[in-house]
Amino acid sequence: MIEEFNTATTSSSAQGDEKVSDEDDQPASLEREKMIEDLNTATTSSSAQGDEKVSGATQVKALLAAIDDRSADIGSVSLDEQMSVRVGIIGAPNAGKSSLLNFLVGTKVSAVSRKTNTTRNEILGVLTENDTQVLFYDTPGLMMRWKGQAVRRDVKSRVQSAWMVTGHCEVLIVLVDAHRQIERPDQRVRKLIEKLGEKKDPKQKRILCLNKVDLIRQKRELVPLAQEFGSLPGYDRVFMISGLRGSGVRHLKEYLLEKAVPRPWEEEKGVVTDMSPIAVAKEVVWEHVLDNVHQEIPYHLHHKHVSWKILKDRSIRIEQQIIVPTDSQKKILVGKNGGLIRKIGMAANEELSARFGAKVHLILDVKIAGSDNMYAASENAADEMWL
Ligand SMILES: Nc1nc2c(ncn2[C@@H]2O[C@H](COP(=O)(O)OP(=O)(O)OP(=O)(O)O)[C@@H](O)[C@H]2O)c(=O)[nH]1
Repeated sequence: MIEEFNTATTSSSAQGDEKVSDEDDQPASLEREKMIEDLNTATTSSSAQGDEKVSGATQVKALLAAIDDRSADIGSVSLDEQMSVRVGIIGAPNAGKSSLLNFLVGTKVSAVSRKTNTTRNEILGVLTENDTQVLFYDTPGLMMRWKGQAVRRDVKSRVQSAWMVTGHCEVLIVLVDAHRQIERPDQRVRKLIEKLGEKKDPKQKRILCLNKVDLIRQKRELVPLAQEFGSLPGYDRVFMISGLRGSGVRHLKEYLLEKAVPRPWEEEKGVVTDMSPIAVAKEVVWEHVLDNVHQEIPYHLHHKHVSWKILKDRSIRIEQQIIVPTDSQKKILVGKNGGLIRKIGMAANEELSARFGAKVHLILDVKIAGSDNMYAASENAADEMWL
């Protein structure tokens, strides 16, 4: 039924403040040492600048391959044959935006969790197929606000920046958790969909994706929702998909590829994100924190990159800090005998090693906010992003 609908519709090792590391430097030739030194400088500086694009895990693999003198075969398409399309993914918190992005790109780029507001900034995921490159921008969750509701300045600026990114896209995917909307219809979500259908740029296509259809047992339950949302003005197409399991995504992908225009690619073939390796490392750790720390606590944490270094044996030493406002929150995060933070660190370490294709020494340092560590606790606040 989904198939028919989609084709038919045309419209670490940290223990509190103690740091533990198992670095294992090995002797290396002077030339090799110099190369590693250069790579560390390049990695750190390009990530810090932000305007110079690096490509996270792919970048690290390329750097490590360079040390070993292995070159990656990335193939090429001549400039005048290259096509591309920019696609924004937008919707309410927990609609499944990051899961869809990861499925489309074919690898995990954006953090996914059951908690709302997992995505804190726009994240680029790149899919390159034959001569076409699709640039997907995952955005933080949006929600309509009640009349007269005040919006904090940091939330406002994140919403503005999400709008700015999606404003440059040829296609905007508006994602709805269809399962939730059937179980517990939320007028604010409907209003959000209406609002997002209002086009500012007539050239931009907006499409509606009813997501999480795998959770709906009786597929006919989808029909009223598809009719209700499908009749909203502003949308070029409606798709029914499961961004997590992939059903219906093939048709969505075909639609997106058709929208590509002749334009040189923005990323090399093989690159899946412009996130720096440092940002990837933060994203991975943050996801494991969200998976393991419950209730409101994650929203009061401040998560900081401290250092990054490729060692002589090609392993990577990554140090991050998690700053908590109170001693009791620190106790929860660290867990009994450091058990919880160790569990988070080990899971994140394993994932980072797999993604970077290298041994990783992750050091997570948990600190209580002091005068030298003052931060806005609101940075990761649980508030939704209000339109
Ligand atoms: N069953 C099912 N679950 C899904 C699907 N897509 C996402 N999820 C789950 O929904 C939850 C939220 O998914 P995310 O991809 O993090 O959602 P998001 O919209 O990026 O969330 P925010 O960053 O909070 O805005 C996770 O537990 C996912 O596993 C889907 O198609 N089917």
